[in-house]
Amino acid sequence: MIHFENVGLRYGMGPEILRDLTFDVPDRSFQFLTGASGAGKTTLLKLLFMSLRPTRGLITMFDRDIAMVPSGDLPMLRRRIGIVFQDFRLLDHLTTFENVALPLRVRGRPESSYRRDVVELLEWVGLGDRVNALPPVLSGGEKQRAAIARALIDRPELLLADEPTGNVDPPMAKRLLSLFLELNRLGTAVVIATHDLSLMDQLEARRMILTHGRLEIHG
Ligand SMILES: Nc1ncnc2c1ncn2[C@@H]1O[C@H](COP(=O)(O)OP(=O)(O)OP(=O)(O)O)[C@@H](O)[C@H]1O
Repeated sequence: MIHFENVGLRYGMGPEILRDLTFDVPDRSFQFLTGASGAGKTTLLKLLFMSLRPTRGLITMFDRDIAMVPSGDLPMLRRRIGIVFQDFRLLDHLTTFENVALPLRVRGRPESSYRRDVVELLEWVGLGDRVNALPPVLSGGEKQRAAIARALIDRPELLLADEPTGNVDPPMAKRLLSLFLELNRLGTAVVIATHDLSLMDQLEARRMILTHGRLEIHG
């Protein structure tokens, strides 16, 4: 599904943040992406979301060499990806329900066809009573769960999540992890960036470890 070959990334004239990254993210796989703060996890997720271009190397996403993809085609490819940003990126003028339903609305689906699914997912992530709230009145943990629900609702082929349990307590983190696993069981490849060891210790999954810009893979 995804292939990186000798990929390097630097911001402007700065040092190379990621170096010689060669790896695959297979279809339907589940992996954690970890490494110290500043190691480059978010940067790697941005490469995977095609919001950054590598400074060298080859990236293939969904069988397309992304260097050859015109920028006008990127939104269409990105629709195959669900992403949870570290800063959530909810739209403040839309309710929690409307934020989560957005990927479905963009596809032109009528609300009657997804209303129940959205409400059920919101209930599952503990936001059953926040359906009509606007993001500015949500807590950090509530925003995070809304962002997760939005990333999952359309059952993407690939899910990218940046510290998705950073703002919730351990029981909720466990619940969210089980949600990611369920999505994976249904066929989504999942990449979770985290430095939460207790989260990673909850299951035997592939670990992609970034150290000084280089990647090591275990499992
Ligand atoms: N837009 C940018 N311009 C210049 N340097 C950047 C930019 N974004 C990130 N960096 C630098 O790239 C390095 C990797 O940052 P990145 O955010 O990818 O790390 P991270 O592993 O996600 O960190 P954290 O766990 O703290 O979120 C850091 O040294 C950071 O300062």
